[in-house]
Amino acid sequence: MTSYPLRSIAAHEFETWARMITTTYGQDWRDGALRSAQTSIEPERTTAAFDGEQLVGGMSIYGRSLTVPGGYVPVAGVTLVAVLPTHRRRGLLTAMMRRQFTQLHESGGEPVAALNAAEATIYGRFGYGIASHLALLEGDTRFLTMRPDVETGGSIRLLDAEAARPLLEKIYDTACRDTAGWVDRTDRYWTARLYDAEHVRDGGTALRFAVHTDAAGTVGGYVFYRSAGGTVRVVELAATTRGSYAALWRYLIDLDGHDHVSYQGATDEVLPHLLRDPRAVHRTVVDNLWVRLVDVGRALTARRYASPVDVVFQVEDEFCGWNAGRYRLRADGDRVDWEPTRDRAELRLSATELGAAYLGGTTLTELAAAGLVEELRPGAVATASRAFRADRDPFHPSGGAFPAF
Ligand SMILES: CC(=O)SCCNC(=O)CCNC(=O)[C@H](O)C(C)(C)COP(=O)(O)OP(=O)(O)OC[C@H]1O[C@@H](n2cnc3c(N)ncnc32)[C@H](O)[C@@H]1OP(=O)(O)O
Repeated sequence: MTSYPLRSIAAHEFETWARMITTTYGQDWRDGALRSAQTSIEPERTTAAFDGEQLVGGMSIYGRSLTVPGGYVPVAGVTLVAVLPTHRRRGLLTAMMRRQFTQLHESGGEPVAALNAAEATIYGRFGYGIASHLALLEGDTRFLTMRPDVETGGSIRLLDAEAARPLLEKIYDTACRDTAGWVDRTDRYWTARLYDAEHVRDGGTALRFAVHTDAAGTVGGYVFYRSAGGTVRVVELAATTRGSYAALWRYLIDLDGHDHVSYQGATDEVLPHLLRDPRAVHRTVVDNLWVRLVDVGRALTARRYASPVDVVFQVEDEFCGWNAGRYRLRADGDRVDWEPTRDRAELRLSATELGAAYLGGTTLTELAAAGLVEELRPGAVATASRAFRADRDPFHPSGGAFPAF
């Protein structure tokens, strides 16, 4: 226990709270960005730590809906985690985490929490596992030639932000339904996502918005990007049809005056398959969404499984003790049960591994190979791992923009 009282902030404390965060992040949070964040933060969903009158630590939640294999789950998107450098390593983050999880659990709030981690060493101890990865794609556009049979018909329009936004929102909402790791977006989130003051451009131009319409008149995809010294920096690309995806990439590759393109996409991004030389796209893979199953049972029954499964799990959870115990996961089609059992355990793991496997990207097989999942019945890892897997790799488009959630 820390001796620093914790509570949520009141709306009038926002600026003090925001200045504490930017001081901690080593940033100069100018007034424009501060205002942009203010529209999206929900004060009652913050946790702040105080040393006397001084606000010394904080974190916040955005309530969203997360796409998971076969459905959606309410997710607490955790962001803006900070403890002032004068108060670090005194257990403040640990205490804030504990309060956040306990409140979610006791109030019947979101069963899943997720975040983008500033460092990969912080969140594992709190039961967060790496549930998706991001591929940093980069290529010299002179070598990114599309296969001759790739169809890229239709037309592309350049729009300003205001005209583009309703189209972006519509396409995003459709694309979001199909991709595990995507979250629904509120009006306020879009405002923050498209915030484009000069100091957030990192040496690039203002955002450009391109929208694709196919021959039948259907708007099927968008990209927004910046130009920076001959590189097209794609901030976000979403498409609901194969044709729109390919047409937008052809547009980006062919942009005059540019010789490089960069993009943060999925680890199974389709682009390399469209090229004559798939090796022309260089990929660096980094961790993306960290997932914490706050209420394991509610979380696991919110998704669907790729194959029938009937396995007894011995779950350990030091940080959220209510999840610990022996449970049988039985799933077949739309029927999913997670029930306590006295039967012999077949797999032993912690909630961290269940969080990592939750979106169907990280496999239980790879976690078992790393010694993080213990097989107590031969074949149990393979059965459970197959069932947890998703068709496509999960991925969360955050593009480094503020806020990530
Ligand atoms: C989702 C996001 O917002 S990501 C952004 C995270 N924020 C930042 O990186 C901003 C700069 N850093 C900070 O604000 C703080 O150092 C925090 C929030 C990362 C950690 O806060 P603290 O109050 O110092 O953490 P706390 O004292 O509870 O530490 C708990 C444990 O985590 C460890 N830990 C904390 N931060 C780190 C880190 N960056 N790297 C490695 N270990 C860490 C501590 O050593 C401690 O370990 P122990 O229990 O074995 O002693």
